[in-house]
Amino acid sequence: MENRIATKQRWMPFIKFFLKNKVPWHLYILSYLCTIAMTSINLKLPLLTRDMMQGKIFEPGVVWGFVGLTVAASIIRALSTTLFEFGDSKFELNLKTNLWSKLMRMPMKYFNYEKPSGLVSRVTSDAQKVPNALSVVNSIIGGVQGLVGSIIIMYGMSRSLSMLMIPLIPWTMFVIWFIGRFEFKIGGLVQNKFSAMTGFMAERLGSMRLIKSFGAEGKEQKSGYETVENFFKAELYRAKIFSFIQQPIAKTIDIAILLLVFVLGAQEVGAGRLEVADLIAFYMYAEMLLPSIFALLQAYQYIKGVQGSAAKIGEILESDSEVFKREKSFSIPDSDINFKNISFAYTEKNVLNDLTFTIPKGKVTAIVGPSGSGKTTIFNLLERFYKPGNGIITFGDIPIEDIHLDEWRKAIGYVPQNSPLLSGTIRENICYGVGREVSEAEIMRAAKLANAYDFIRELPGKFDAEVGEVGGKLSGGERQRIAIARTIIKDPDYLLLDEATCSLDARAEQEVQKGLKNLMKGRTTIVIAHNMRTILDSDQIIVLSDGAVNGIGKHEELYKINAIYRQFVDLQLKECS
Ligand SMILES: Nc1ncnc2c1ncn2[C@@H]1O[C@H](COP(=O)(O)OP(=O)(O)OP(=O)(O)O)[C@@H](O)[C@H]1O
Repeated sequence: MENRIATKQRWMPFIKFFLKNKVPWHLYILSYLCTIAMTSINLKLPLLTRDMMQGKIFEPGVVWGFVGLTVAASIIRALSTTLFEFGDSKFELNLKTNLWSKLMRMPMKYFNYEKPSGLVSRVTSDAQKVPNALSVVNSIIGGVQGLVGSIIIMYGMSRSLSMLMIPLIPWTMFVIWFIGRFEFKIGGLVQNKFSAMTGFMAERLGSMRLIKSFGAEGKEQKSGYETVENFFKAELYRAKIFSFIQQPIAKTIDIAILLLVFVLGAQEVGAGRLEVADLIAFYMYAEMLLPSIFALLQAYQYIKGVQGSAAKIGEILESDSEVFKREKSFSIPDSDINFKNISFAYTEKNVLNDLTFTIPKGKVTAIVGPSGSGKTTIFNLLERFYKPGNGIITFGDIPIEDIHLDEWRKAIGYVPQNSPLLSGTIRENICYGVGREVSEAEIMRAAKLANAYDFIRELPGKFDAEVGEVGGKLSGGERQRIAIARTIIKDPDYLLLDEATCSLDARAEQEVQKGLKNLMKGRTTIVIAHNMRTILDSDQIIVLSDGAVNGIGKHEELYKINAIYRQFVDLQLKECS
């Protein structure tokens, strides 16, 4: 998808991008006005120089005019820079906050195909580059005004000399177009290599445990070198193109101007059609042409370079967010949740096939089945991360799609098996997402019920101890108990539990189980069960196989009649005994 956008050069969407977003136009427009004033002054200075050379150097109007305009140009330049830098920062701030809000509201499926490193690059690097395109408009305004102004004045000074410069116009246009095209392609290539490098590094640095436990440091070191080298090669390629193709071609314009002015200008002076002072002023204007052309060229290159960034940001800002507001409020009494003929596919192949079952209110429903049978997918549908392809999930008689999404998710607590935490303190993690003041007593109570209080008390800093990135300073069992405490504070009516497998040691599992038991009291619970105690204590067991319901019932009857269930239980008893 990135490549598709990066190889297209589209002007209309690019312009619309700025019209749709909140741009601090007043700051940019003021800076453009400053640029116009500054360029007007710069166009006046060669004429004053000519006057001085013609002997008017002691005329106060000329001298003071020259000094005054030079000082004014410097002040206006400083003012213009301040204005557009302020504008860039404000626009960048708007873009970054809009992008972040949008990303927080994107549906779950969006994150299946977008890499976090790519999204980070949109918020950081792309959102920084795009506003600069508006300050670069200063160069376009100054460039065009300088170019047109110089040509008019030059024409007034020497029509014949100016006419000789006309053939340079198509050549200049060609150079601008040619370099712009190159820059767009090379800019895209460098950007892709840069994203590949940062994406690779971010992923590997987040998987150091895996890398070290497989002794793969050497292999990753080599792969890392490759990504850095690929980026370096792309940069080198850009530098070569700039030095050996872009600059020499652009330099031809400079050389042509010099030749025309001095060779042909000398003839004009010799023939008495031009004064030396005029020729010098003419040369000063001719010398202004090149910076103006280069300013235009660089502005064009820059803008071409950021078109891809704007398209990528625009795609995020314009894609559909999750729909939160629905008419039906969730402030209705607890009900059963019904799956009616639910089928679902993440991509093409169905992962769930025609599921029909009821999750009775106030009861515990265990879901068991082989790995990949679709247990977590049922949770994903219940949390409304995805919509079913076919069938309907209802809360009582109401389709869950009709219930306000925020309220629905607030009514559901999810404790995953590998509960990730966010960097911060234990207290911050326990209170995460509650959205109200939580008293110290409440936190303490939740920690105790989650069976987490004893280990928290032992930590230096206790509730203020830092958990590390994704909770890496705590054990799996400890993380899960913090997640349980967090869910106790959330106090949801419905619980989704992904029970730990027997990978936790017996003591840790026992501690987690105690916490879970307290959490489940009085709540409708759906548990992906691994622990035999949980399975035996549940009110109904749903056996899943290949995304279909293979059996529903209680342990005794299922064990007798359901082969998949029997196999699952036997294996569970053998592995975890
Ligand atoms: N985000 C996803 N995109 C594409 N396919 C997915 C995605 N998540 C899961 N799947 C596929 O859907 C199928 C069911 O996955 P699911 O996680 O629901 O199984 P599970 O029963 O919970 O497995 P486990 O017990 O191993 O956690 C699997 O074949 C899996 O590869």
